[in-house]
Amino acid sequence: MWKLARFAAANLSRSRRFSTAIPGPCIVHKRGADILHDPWFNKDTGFPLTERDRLGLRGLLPPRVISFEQQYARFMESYRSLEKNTRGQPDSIVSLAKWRILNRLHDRNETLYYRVLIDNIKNFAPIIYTPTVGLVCQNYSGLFRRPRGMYFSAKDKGEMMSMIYNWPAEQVDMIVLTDGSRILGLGDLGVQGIGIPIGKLDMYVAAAGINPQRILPVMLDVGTNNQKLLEDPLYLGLRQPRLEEEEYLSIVDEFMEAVFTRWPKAIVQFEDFQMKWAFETLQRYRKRFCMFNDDIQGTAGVALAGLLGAVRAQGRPLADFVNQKIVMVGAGSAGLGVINMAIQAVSRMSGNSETRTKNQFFLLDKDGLITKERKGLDPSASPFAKDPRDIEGLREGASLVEVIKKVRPHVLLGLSGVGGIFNEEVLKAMRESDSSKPAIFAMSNPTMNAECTAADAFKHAGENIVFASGSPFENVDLGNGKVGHVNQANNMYLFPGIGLGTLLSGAHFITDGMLQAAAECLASYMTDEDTQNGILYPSINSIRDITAEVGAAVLRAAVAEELAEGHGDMGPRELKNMSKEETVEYITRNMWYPIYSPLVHEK
Ligand SMILES: NC(=O)C1=CN([C@@H]2O[C@H](COP(=O)(O)OP(=O)(O)OC[C@H]3O[C@@H](n4cnc5c(N)ncnc54)[C@H](O)[C@@H]3O)[C@@H](O)[C@H]2O)C=CC1
Ligand SMILES: CC(=O)C(=O)O
Ligand SMILES: [Mg+2]
Repeated sequence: MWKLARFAAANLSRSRRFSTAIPGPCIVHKRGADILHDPWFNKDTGFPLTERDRLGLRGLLPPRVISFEQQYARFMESYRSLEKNTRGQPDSIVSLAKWRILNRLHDRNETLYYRVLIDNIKNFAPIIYTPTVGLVCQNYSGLFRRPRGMYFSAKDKGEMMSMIYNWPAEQVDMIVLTDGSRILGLGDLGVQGIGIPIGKLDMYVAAAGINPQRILPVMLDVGTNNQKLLEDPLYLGLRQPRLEEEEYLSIVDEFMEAVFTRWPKAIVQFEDFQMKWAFETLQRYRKRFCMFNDDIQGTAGVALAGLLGAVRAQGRPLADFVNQKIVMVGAGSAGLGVINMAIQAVSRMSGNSETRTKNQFFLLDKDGLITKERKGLDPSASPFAKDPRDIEGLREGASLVEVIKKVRPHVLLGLSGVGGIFNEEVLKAMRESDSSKPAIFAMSNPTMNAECTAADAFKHAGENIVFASGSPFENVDLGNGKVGHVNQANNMYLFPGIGLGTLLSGAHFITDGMLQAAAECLASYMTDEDTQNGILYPSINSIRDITAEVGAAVLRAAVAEELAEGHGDMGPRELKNMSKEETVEYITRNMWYPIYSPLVHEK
C-alpha cells in the first residue's frame, strides 16, 4: 500500500551535514611523477611539503603549497571567466567549452573535480549529464583525449575474463554499461555512447558518494548501424554493423561473467540499450546477477513519484490516483516501464486486478494509439494495447490530438524521444482536460528531443498545468509576478539511491520490492504545500539527502525480503535491527566526500 507518512526526517535531513572529518590515509603504490599523472591521487600544488618528501615529489612542483580551498576558488574563477568570455556565443559552443574545462579538471585531479561538482551540482549537472552529455556523445570521437572506463568489443570475444583484470582498481562497486544503441533520444551512437556511463557515474559520485576509485563506466562495442559514423574516418568504434541474436547475447554474457568473477559484489546498471535488448537482458540477468535497467526501472519510479505528486497538486487525496486518465506517448523501454509500474500501483491502491486498471491508460507510439488490432505489435507492448470495444470514438492508430480530445486526460506523458511532438494543437487540447491542474511531462532527452518546451507548455496548455521535463528548463515567467515551476523528471533522482542502497545492503539481486520502495520514498519526499505549488521533485541541490533517503528505503526493503547479506563490517543482523533514521544515518556515513587524504606509499 502506498503510504505518505511524510518523512518528518526530510527537513531534518536537508540540513544534515556531510562528514568532512579528516579522512584516513590512502595507500598508493606509486611514487614521484607517476602520482602527479594519476588523477585519483594527484593534489597538484596541494601536496604538503612532508608528503612531497615522502612520495618523491620534491622539486617536481613549484615550491608554494596551495590549499584545497584556494585551488577550488581558482578553478571557479576560471570557470566564471569562461562564462564571461563565451557570453553571446551559440549554446552548443558554450556548453562544450564548459564540459571541456570540467573534463580537463577531472583528468588532472579527481578530488577537486568531484568537490566542485558536488558543491555546484545545479550548475554542473546540465554539463556533465543531460543535456550537454548528449552533445559530447555526438562529438565524442573528435573530443577524445584520454580514455575513461573500459571498452569491450566484439573482437574481444574469449578475452574478457583476462581483460577485466586490466582495470587498475582492486574493488569496483558500481558499473554502468551501455552498448550505445539508444543514447538519450539521439539513437545509435555506437562507441561514442560511453559518455552516458561516464555521466551517470559522475552522478553516482556526486549524489550517492560512491568512491570514484570504485566506479567503472563500460562500453560494449558490438558495432553500429549508424551509417554516418561508419563512414566517419575519425570514428573510434568498430566499423561493422551491430551483432544480432545469439552473437550479441554471447558477448553480453561473457562480459557479465567476467565482471562478477572478478568483483562478485559489484552492481551493474544497464543504460541506453535499444528496447529489445533492454527487456531481454533484464529478463536474462536479473535473477542471476545484481543488476537493473535504469531506463526501464529507474525511470518508472521517478515518473510514478511525479504522477502521484500531480494528484496531490490537484489538492486530491493520493487514493485518487486510481481515477487519473493517463496518455503515454512512447512505447519503448522507458514508456513501457512507466506504464507497467503505474498500473501495478493503481492495482495495489484500488484492490482491482491489473486488467481492470488498464482502462485508464492510453498508449501511443509512432503509429498512434496502440490497440489489439495493431499488426506486428511488440510483445512487450501488447499487454497495454486497447481492446477496440473499450475505446468508443477512437480507433487503432488514432492521433495524439484525437486521443486527447476524446479522453480529456489528467496526464500527458512523453517518452518518445521526438522533440516538439507536443505541439500547439496538442497542448491546447490539454486545456479541456478533466483535471483542474493537468500534468504535462515532456520527459525525453536531451533538451532538443523534449516533447515540448516549458514555455510552450505554459503558453498553450494554460498557467494551471504542472510541468516536468527530462532535461532542465528555466522556470517560466507567467507575468503578474507568477512563475510556472519546471520540474526535472529524470531518473537521476532514483538510480544513485538504488545503487547505493543495494550496495550497502549486500543484496545479490534488485527486486521489484526494492524498486517500489525507492519510488515510494521519492513520492513522499515533498510536502503538500510544495506539490500544490506544482513542485513535484526536490531541488537537485539536495540530491545527497534524497539519495540517502532512497538508499535507506531500498536497503530496508532488501532487509524485509531477507536479501540483505551485509556490507563490510555491517552484518545482516545489525542491518535488520536499524531503525529507519539509523539506516539513513548509516547510508550517509558511507558516502565518500572529496577531501585530500594523506597518501601513504606501499610497494
Ligand atoms: N527523463 C528520464 O529520466 C528518461 C528519459 N528517457 C527518454 O525517453 C526517450 C525514449 O527512450 P526509450 O523508451 O528507451 O526509447 P525507445 O526507442 O525504446 O522508444 C521510443 C518510443 O517512442 C515512439 N515514438 C517515436 N516517434 C513517435 C511519435 N512521433 N509519436 C509517438 N511515439 C513515437 C516509438 O514508437 C517507441 O515506442 C529518450 O528520449 C530518452 O532520453 C529515457 C529514460 C529516462
Ligand atoms: C535520463 C536517461 O536515462 C535517458 O534519457 O535515457
Ligand atoms: Mg538512459
